[in-house]
Amino acid sequence: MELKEDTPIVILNFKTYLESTGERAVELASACQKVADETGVNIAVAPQHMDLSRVAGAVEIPVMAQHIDPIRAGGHTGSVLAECALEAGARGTLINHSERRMLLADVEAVISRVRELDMVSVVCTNNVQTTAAAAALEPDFVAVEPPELIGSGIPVSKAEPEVVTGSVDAVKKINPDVKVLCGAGISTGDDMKAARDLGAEGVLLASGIILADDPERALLDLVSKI
Ligand SMILES: O=C(CO)COP(=O)(O)O
Repeated sequence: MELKEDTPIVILNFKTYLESTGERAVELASACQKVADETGVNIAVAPQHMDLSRVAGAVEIPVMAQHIDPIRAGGHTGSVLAECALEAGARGTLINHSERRMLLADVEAVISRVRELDMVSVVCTNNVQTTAAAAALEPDFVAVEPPELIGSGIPVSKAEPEVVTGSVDAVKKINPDVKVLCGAGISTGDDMKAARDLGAEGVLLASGIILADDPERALLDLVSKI
């Protein structure tokens, strides 16, 4: 996944909102492309599996899967195979999102699988302890998101800054090559700036942009103070 060095990272998780489904997923991804082109900020999008190839065909910015299963090719009906996600245009994947929790062994297996395919791994965690555990598995990114703040509009960077700073410190001690993102309730430029000031390299977010009256304007505001 091509990301500009020393440049903040925004990953927009489309989740399963109607506002980010089907053709609206393509429109939203195109708006993200426009903001990335105008500002130079690294913006990646994570559409639903069924929308992944149509989104990847419409934009240049990195497209990620929301989940990949710990499997190899074969008889795994209904599962998501890493090779399929790659061929659909995914350059990475979220792993262990709080809305798609996994066993630790499966998290490790998916990190290995996507690394084999030169795809980027973003392991989602819920606190400092799980962030430390995830860092030991050597993903490319960890994204710490306290579940109680997800979808709340109350930004983690203001409501629980110690979760962000504690995660940054823990990862630095365990594996400084792992980059730290934070998420949950993030929606404004102040939230993003606060996250960066706490040591995060960027943010993982959803509703603050997807459910905004004008998602493109909301995204421009999000990156306006970095
Ligand atoms: O779960 C999240 C991103 O993956 C955070 O969701 P919100 O931005 O809606 O709080």
